[in-house]
Amino acid sequence: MPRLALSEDFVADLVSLQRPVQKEVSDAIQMFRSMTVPQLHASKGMHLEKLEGARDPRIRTIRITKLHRGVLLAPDDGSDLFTLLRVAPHDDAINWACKRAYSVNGATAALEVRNVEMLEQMERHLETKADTTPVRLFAGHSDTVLRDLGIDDQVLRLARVCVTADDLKVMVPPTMPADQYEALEYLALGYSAEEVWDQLIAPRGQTVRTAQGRPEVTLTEAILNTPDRIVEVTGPGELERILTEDLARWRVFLHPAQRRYAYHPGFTGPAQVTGGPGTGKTVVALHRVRHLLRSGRAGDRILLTTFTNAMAAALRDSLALLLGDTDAHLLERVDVTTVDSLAARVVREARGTSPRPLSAAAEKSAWTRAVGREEVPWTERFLSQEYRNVVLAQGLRTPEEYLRCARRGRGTPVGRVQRARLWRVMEQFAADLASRGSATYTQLCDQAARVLAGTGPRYRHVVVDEAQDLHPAQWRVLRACAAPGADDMFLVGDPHQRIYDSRVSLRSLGVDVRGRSSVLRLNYRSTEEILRWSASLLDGQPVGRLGEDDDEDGGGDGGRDSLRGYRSQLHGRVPAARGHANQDEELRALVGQVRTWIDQDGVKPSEVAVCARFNTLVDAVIARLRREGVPAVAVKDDPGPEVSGVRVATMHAMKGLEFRCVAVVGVTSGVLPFAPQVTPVEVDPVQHRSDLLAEHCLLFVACTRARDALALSWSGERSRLLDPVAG
Ligand SMILES: Nc1ncnc2c1ncn2[C@@H]1O[C@H](COP(=O)(O)OP(=O)(O)OP(=O)(O)O)[C@@H](O)[C@H]1O
Repeated sequence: MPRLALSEDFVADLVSLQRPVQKEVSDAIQMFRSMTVPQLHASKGMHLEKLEGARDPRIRTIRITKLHRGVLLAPDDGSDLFTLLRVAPHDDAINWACKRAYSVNGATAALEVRNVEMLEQMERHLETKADTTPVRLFAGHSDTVLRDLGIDDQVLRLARVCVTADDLKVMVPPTMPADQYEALEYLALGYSAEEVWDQLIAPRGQTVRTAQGRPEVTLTEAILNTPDRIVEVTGPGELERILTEDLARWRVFLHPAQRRYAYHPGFTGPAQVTGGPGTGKTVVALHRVRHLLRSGRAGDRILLTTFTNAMAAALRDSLALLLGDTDAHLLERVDVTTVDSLAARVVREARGTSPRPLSAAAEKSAWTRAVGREEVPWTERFLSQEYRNVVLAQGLRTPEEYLRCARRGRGTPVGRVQRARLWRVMEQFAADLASRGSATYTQLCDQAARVLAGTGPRYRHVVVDEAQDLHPAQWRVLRACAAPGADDMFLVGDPHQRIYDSRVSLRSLGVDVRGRSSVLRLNYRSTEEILRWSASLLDGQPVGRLGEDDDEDGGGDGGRDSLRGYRSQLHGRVPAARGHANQDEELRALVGQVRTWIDQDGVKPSEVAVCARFNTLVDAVIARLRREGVPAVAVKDDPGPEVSGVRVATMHAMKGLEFRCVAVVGVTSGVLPFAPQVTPVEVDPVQHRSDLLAEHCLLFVACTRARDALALSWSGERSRLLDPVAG
């Protein structure tokens, strides 16, 4: 019987087909697998056909339905591993197949496809264009260097006539072979050949640095070397799973940069993956958990944490999906929860009871009570920040510790006398809460970290999603959960999405990822148009690196992170941003936009989201949509996937989610940035900067939830956060 592999394009085609057609594809595949190779070649039903004029002599088509053809790569070296490349209507399939050629990358030893015809046209076009200028994009790299990185003859000729990075961009895969394109893309971004080798090629298992002297790779080996784009169907169950469940491609096809960290055989200490929105960080965290479960010992427990309960529930579901039936039993070794819930559990277990967590409003009243007892010149907000960002952040226990401490991240100096007064007020605040049996979440974490320091670690591995928003007290809980050592902690996060106020130096908290950190740059979620537009909202903003806020080697303020190399291979419409005279008009336009997405573009209502800065506007949006006959539900009510209706949420609640279409409403001056949320510069300039940055990041988070379409609106005066994108 022939062996069968499916390419990523084939799977994408399949998922987009109607159910009955999918069933026919499934039947055709079963038939294919039930035959011997000679039977296959002879079968009239399959109609395995060589194509006249095909660029790759191994490409065949097979009949799948009356209308659909499968495109197949048939081995010509006597081996038996066939690869299904596409399934498409007859003419499209033939047209696609004739222009493609498959080859083995000299460096990664993986199978790559190219559009030969298009590349030939590009070569002629770029040659003519380059004639007029002596500048060449890759002039700094010799042919030998490029060949060592896997560049073959045709791609080398193209590379030599590229003048700008845009010349390269028009040949984005699948026009150009994927691994070769990526190597060139990195070089074009200014990475050295050495870095390309380290980041892209060595992790794929290549040990021979020069093109000469590398062993020949067979077609079957190349197919198996390409797990990021091709999956072998190993059993009937596997095929059924791919065909009957809506295959989520992230479960099967990881980018090499994702796979390298997710399936790393073993880090000697904490490891970290960062990257812009939609680069698949959560996907990496999930695969890492799978790897640790599969490779670990029976008793090893894993903690997988994220920021909100809703995200924890989604992570649990995704992990179950990834593990499938075969590994379902491993799930019992994983706790998926938020750090706050874990902290509450730790405290409850240690003391028999745990304090009631305090809402933001109740916390504010508690500060008002504390301030009321002693006449002090500070606002509730200042006190609450001082307590959270200095006392709880550093885990200070005594007035002496507070007197001595460096108040990192605070911009207003306070002398010894003032500190003594501040401590008294903060002590009163804590005592008041304790007497009422309540505590802030940060206090709870502080208490849990102390408990854990006494009881010892509970997990073998800790995997953290959304790491950018955790407070030092939460990090202390996590650090105490796993004993320092190999594979103890694995963090994923994006400092550009930091929307809560926490300054963190991970190194000082015992989480040192130096030498074990990696950046993802390919966005899988949004179109390039949405991504560019959203990224420019953060132009010039001082975004620090994850967990390096107070590290000395960045000039005392950590280093800067950047979205360098951040890109998408998807394309669509440029986001729309429109102003309206008042809220009523804005909501009317919103209803029109949502209707267009649903009625004209055929998007399911549950794939459309509307978000706003505050709940009042969220409620108004829901009421308006419903009044106009558009079903709408609040994300905070946690509607399951079976519930239809447009999702409406605050911007904060959009964290970690994604939708095909997103409307961001109320991007109005006075709302964004929201003045009460931003500490006045004269009160504390450092806090002012970080509060303001959080407002920019919040808008960025909201916009980057959109996959295909993004629309922003405001009523009255436009928010100045839109200045970088609005004309
Ligand atoms: N290798 C992959 N192949 C196909 N799709 C992928 C891959 N990796 C991630 N995705 C998809 O890209 C989208 C974003 O992935 P994910 O949520 O993991 O990104 P993220 O970096 O955690 O995003 P954010 O930081 O914005 O929350 C998801 O729809 C996911 O399924």
